Amino acid sequence: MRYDIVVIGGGPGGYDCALDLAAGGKKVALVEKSGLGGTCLQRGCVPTKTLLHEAAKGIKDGPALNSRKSAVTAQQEKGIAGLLKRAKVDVFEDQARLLAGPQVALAGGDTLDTEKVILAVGAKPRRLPIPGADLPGVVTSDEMLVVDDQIPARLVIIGGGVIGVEMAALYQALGTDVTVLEALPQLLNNMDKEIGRSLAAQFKQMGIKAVTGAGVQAIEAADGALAVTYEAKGKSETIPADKVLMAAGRQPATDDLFAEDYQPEMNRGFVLVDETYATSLTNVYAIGDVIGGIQLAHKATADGRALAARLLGEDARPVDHIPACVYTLPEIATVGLDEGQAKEAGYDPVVGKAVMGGNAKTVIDELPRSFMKLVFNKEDGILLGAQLYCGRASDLITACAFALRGQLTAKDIATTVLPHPSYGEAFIDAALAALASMKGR
Ligand SMILES: Cc1cc2nc3c(=O)[nH]c(=O)nc-3n(C[C@H](O)[C@H](O)[C@H](O)COP(=O)(O)OP(=O)(O)OC[C@H]3O[C@@H](n4cnc5c(N)ncnc54)[C@H](O)[C@@H]3O)c2cc1C
Ligand SMILES: NC(=O)c1ccc[n+]([C@@H]2O[C@H](COP(=O)([O-])OP(=O)(O)OC[C@H]3O[C@@H](n4cnc5c(N)ncnc54)[C@H](O)[C@@H]3O)[C@@H](O)[C@H]2O)c1
Repeated sequence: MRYDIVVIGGGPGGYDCALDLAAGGKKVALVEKSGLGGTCLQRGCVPTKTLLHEAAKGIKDGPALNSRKSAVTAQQEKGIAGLLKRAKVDVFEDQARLLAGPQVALAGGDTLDTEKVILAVGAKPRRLPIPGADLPGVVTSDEMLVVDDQIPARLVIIGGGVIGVEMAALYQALGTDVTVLEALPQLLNNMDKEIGRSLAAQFKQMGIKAVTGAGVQAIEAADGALAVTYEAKGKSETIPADKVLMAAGRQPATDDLFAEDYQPEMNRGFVLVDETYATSLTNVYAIGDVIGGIQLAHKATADGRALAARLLGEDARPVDHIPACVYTLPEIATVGLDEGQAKEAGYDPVVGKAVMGGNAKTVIDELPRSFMKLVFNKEDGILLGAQLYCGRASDLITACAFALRGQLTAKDIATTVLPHPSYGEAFIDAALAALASMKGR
């Protein structure tokens, strides 16, 4: 059998791309070595959010948590397998290697003959090269998403990025004493600074200790547990832990993927692509986490769909305005530019902020301090971005993504009728605040 296209990797990038290509009449094979749905479904988005949901209900029983998580994953995986089957995509549960041609060798022995190959192999946790990183009990998010029968009493998390803060929230809810050590000056350092500060204050109230500007020096085995030494503000501290979670970023999953004499150009293992997702190898493309940049499931999906459209000879929209969400309480969600980014991009930004202490839904739901910020371009009043720190932020950001795409202005948003009581009403307050400061200038 000769395929038009072989997709390596069955995560959100790979399977959505395969489905669109098959719907467009291509003969497609997909090779996946460890579970359809990829990191997102097996070891990422879905398990994390399932455990957060269960923990919020007060469930603290390891086996019960794991069993609910497995049930959700299995249900979703079955759905993906069904979609691929109906689309007549041939799925190989195997490890693939790219050979010159291109061709795709399976670890099981077969070689798939194909015209084009799409690399959608994703990323894997990065282990920091610090002394003690290999000790038992020093784990990554992969292991941390399997809740132990005996939930750890003390957890130290290295890295206060998205994985670090979601895991901190999860294990705090399970009753663990959590410390987050972040090297940079703020939690979620690449987001709007007020979000990081607000989350740190919220963590403090919840009893989660977050140390920023912390340089982790070593992990040692001590008294049947672990001890983590770090330096912050010129002082060295050592804290005990039953588990240490490395959450300091992810690296491309390209080990053993390429034949020695047939590799695309890469940067630190991330496969380099042009604006059409083409690699430096003829007829080899790459999408999703393995190409670096934003590592999110919906961005991988958007890459996959855009590439499929191009390969089918259709128009593909640029993949832009990518929302990012963090599932803490309250939730965090951003899309487009924040004030600093807008200035850097050459705009004259006006920020409309709504503090939601008076928002009825926020009060009814007993949520902690919440706010939303909308960033507009002063010249034409068009929305440039949104930063939400409030209830249901991960759903509300959808409205902002549409507004960005539709180039809505502050006036459009301020004069839209929105339901009461709802978190979304605060969009009107934020837009009115922006209009007032535009007039005041
Ligand atoms: C703990 C955690 C939580 C996350 N939460 C979110 C979230 O809430 N929202 C969000 O948008 N993103 C989240 N992410 C990120 C998200 O999971 C990734 O951005 C997304 O899965 C990337 O999709 P992908 O298709 O590029 O790669 P992946 O999903 O990583 O899929 C790649 C697949 O390729 C397979 N593969 C690799 N090499 C080979 C090979 N040689 N042969 C065969 N198969 C191979 C792998 O087994 C894997 O299944 C989270 C990640 C983690 C780790
Ligand atoms: N809700 C979501 O959408 C979600 C959830 C989890 C993961 N993800 C994705 O997974 C990817 C990986 O997540 P992540 O949190 O591992 O990466 P990240 O890049 O978001 O955060 C890693 C953090 O570790 C810190 N760090 C690095 N080295 C350190 C050191 N030596 N000591 C202390 N801190 C150190 C970094 O400064 C950074 O803040 C992210 O890009 C994210 O897009 C998304």
